Amino acid sequence: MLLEEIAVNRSGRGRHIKRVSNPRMDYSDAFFTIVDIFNLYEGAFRLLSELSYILHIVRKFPLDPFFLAMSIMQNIIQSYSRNYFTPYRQGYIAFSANKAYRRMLAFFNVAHGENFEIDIKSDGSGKYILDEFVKNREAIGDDFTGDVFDRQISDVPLAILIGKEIFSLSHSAIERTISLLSIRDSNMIKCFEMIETIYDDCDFKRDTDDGDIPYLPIDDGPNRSGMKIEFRYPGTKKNALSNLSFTINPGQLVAIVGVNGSGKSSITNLFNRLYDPTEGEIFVDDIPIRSYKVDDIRSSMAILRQNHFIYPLTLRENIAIGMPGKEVTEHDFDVALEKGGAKDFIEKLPKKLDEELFPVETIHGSPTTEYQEMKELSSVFENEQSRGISGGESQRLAASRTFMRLQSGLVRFLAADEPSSALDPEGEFELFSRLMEQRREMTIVLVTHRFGHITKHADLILCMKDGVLIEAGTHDELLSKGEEYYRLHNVQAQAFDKDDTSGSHVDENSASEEDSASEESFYTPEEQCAPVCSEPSRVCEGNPCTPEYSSGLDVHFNIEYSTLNTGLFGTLALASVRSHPLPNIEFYELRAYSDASFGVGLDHVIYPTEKAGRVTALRYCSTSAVTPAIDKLF
Ligand SMILES: Nc1ncnc2c1ncn2[C@@H]1O[C@H](COP(=O)(O)OP(=O)(O)OP(=O)(O)O)[C@@H](O)[C@H]1O
Repeated sequence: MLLEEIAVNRSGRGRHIKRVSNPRMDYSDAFFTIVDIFNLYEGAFRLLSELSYILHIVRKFPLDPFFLAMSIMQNIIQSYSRNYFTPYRQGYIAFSANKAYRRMLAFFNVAHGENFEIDIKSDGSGKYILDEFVKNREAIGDDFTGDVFDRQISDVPLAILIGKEIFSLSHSAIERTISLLSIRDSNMIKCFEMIETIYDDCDFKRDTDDGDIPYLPIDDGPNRSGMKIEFRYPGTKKNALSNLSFTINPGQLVAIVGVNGSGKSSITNLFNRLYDPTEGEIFVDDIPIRSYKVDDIRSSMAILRQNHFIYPLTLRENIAIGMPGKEVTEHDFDVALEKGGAKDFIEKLPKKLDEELFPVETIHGSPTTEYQEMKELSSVFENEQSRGISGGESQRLAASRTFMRLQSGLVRFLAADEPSSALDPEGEFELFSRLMEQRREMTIVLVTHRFGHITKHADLILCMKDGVLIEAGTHDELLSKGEEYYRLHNVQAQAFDKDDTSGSHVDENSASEEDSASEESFYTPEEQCAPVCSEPSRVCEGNPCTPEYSSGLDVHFNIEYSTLNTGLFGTLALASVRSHPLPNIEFYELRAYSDASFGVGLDHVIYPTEKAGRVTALRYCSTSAVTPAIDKLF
């Protein structure tokens, strides 16, 4: 009779139902023996092929035997410490209270966060971010790494890398092969993705071709701009802007209007060379913009956008970064906060300007339930907790950063792309009034959906449709034409009018009268209150303020570890596939990245079952972990 039972397979890989006719004969044993033999052969085959590949590489590069030996030793130590070193074997929470480390991490995140790219380019804050990163890295003791491998890796990276590989192959090739198979679906894919990213970063080239004509002095007054261009976003087939031609005279106030997707923001993206036109030329003071030094051109402009992101720094620094690298006085802050409209809400925050809305998260840990009950951790959780602000407050913060920038004495051109979509009517009115006050000193371009206060005072209105400039002129001129601008204006006026008891159609001529009260009332209640999510990932989705402790170091570590070790084969393979010359810098980057994102620098470790402990784990984080990311932004 058949006996049915559930057994755990020998290698612990899972439960299997096995059917045996004789309890003494175990067919699953036979099956797993065959599997093991197969694995053995596969492991041996991998060992041979991988070894031959390594030897091939070794022959190509002269390797110092000392470093090779040291590399092998490091692997042995690493391998054993992983098994016996306490943090990897019990639940714990680790975090850093080290100011320099936290700032270093913040600037690392800023440099690598795609969200900040446009702001960094526009503000010209790349150098400041890099300098601050380096300063704080040095403050945590970068001058001595305490790790000969890190120290030498820039000189003989291949020795270390290949040493690691040789060791792991000779030490336990079959075991490694099996573990490789078991992580193939998850970690290996992540490893390759990370390696791709690293290579992409190493491949960086300056986004924008630089010119050689300086462009600085504000004494020359507001600038004259113009463009005669076609523009297509990279990787797209359709023109975002077609046959676009206009000139803005010095000191003019220009309003750009049009329906969604008509190309308004695309124009502002071209002004400071976030993109270059596909065809044609942009002129600044009658000289092609590409001839000027990019940094100078960007310094001479302030661009206030509808979407911006708050840096993981204090509010003080978030505003001061508008004038990067300059000494900022309390008076400068007062002016910026007052004009940007952020003063009142910042006053109400517990730490005022020293508040960090999105602090860097250094907390890592393995998922145990005990630590959740530990009182001493609550203040740590609280310190690293994000604090949301409203969309309107966020826009006020961005406006204050722009007004800080305007105090640099360099700005000759100001563009604002719907900077008030989340502001209340009063806030919007004040913001536009303050922006327009700058008119004497700089040329101003405002993108807006609102007809009235701005459009009526604009020297020039550009009305866009489907990427084409279909009308240009003043408010009165365009209304009297009775075409697209007239239509858009009327739609908005009617929306207001519907709520009016008269219910009558708005008279075009009366719309152009100096009746600011009715002009400023063109808001639906929804428009007045519509929040804007400036931090989609953190403010609007899910449970944004709860750091994900459960995705602790175990997972994190595995990925990083794999990148460094098992992933190195991927690196070599990828390198050969892509015909990379394998210069030192690439491997240097690999290690630097791993270190930087690994969370080294944690200076506290708390075990649920023991007292709070303190470890000194401040370690090396290479400058080049950030340099390529920043360089890409220039
Ligand atoms: N980064 C981008 N990559 C590719 N296409 C883009 C990109 N940004 C905008 N576009 C496309 O370019 C066109 C013009 O977009 P743009 O953002 O300039 O319009 P807009 O008038 O500012 O719209 P809105 O009023 O909604 O802000 C649209 O078709 C849009 O889909």
